[in-house]
Amino acid sequence: MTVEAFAPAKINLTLHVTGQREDGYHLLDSLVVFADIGDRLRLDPAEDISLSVTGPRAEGVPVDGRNLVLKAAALFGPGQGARIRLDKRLPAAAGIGGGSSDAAAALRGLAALWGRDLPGAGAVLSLGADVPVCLAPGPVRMRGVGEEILPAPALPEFGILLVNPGVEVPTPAVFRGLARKTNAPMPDLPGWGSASGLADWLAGQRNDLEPPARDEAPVIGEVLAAIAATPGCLLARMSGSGATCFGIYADRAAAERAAVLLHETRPDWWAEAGAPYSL
Ligand SMILES: C[C@](O)(CO)[C@H](O)COP(=O)(O)OP(=O)(O)OC[C@H]1O[C@@H](n2ccc(N)nc2=O)[C@H](O)[C@@H]1O
Ligand SMILES: Nc1ncnc2c1ncn2[C@@H]1O[C@H](COP(=O)(O)OP(=O)(O)OP(=O)(O)O)[C@@H](O)[C@H]1O
Repeated sequence: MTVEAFAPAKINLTLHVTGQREDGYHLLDSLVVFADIGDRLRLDPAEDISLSVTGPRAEGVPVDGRNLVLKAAALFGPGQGARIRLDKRLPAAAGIGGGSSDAAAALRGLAALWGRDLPGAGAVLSLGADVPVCLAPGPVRMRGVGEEILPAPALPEFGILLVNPGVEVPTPAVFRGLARKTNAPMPDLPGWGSASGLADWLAGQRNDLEPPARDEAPVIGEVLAAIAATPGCLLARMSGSGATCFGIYADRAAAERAAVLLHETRPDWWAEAGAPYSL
């Protein structure tokens, strides 16, 4: 039996940093969605656990115990094996939770392959602050350090463009660069009737990590300007701790046209178009 698991890109449509815990982790208030752009895992029964990584973004991704997929497998304890193949399509250290989504997909896939329950919430969070939200991909409001997952209103249809300039931005450095750790949370989420209504509302919200990420990687400003200049772009923002930025469009077709344009003007950047994804 082969189990397949999709690891979609995580997008922080908003990311408000509202405080800092004593252990240094930051408190967040974030509207999170997922895109149907992502990595793919294939899991087959085997004696031992093994991992191979292929695909267009495989270069530089660790294949040893540092890989979050193997850390996820270790949470189930010894005794069962699996041959895991990861088709890596998302850029790493990019603010779209690539490794976290892989870890969550591995947890789902291995639980299905082995007929086991998922590990407990504390163990899942120990893999990374973004792993809990990636376990059940869909639109949610994420709070705490990432462990509090609250329902979000239904989203309208919209298209998403993801653009990464090829600069890895380490998350800890971006959090360290925050000028203020305590900022206002999001207001109550209103519900949105259209893509432009959603984009207008998002325009009044923030990604508090954008200024320190731009200090680390000034090219983020260029990425945002390039996305905003594409026809039909309703909003351009950065996701997570960067450097990936996203554009919101009325539908997938408009996002795809923008991706074609960016491939022409910035062939050195990674640009993919898609639409919201829910498991
Ligand atoms: C910025 C986000 O992408 C927003 O979704 C996530 O909070 C980051 O999640 P992640 O990459 O899974 O984060 P982790 O691997 O747990 O932590 C990496 C580092 O980011 C910082 N970190 C992360 C999450 C958080 N709520 N506060 C933090 O201060 C810490 O310095 C930590 O050492
Ligand atoms: N499966 C994986 N895919 C990509 N990177 C991985 C993986 N497992 C471990 N890593 C390591 O994790 C680092 C961070 O990559 P990842 O894509 O998870 O982070 P991120 O973009 O910081 O995510 P976030 O959106 O949570 O901030 C990489 O530099 C890489 O060395």
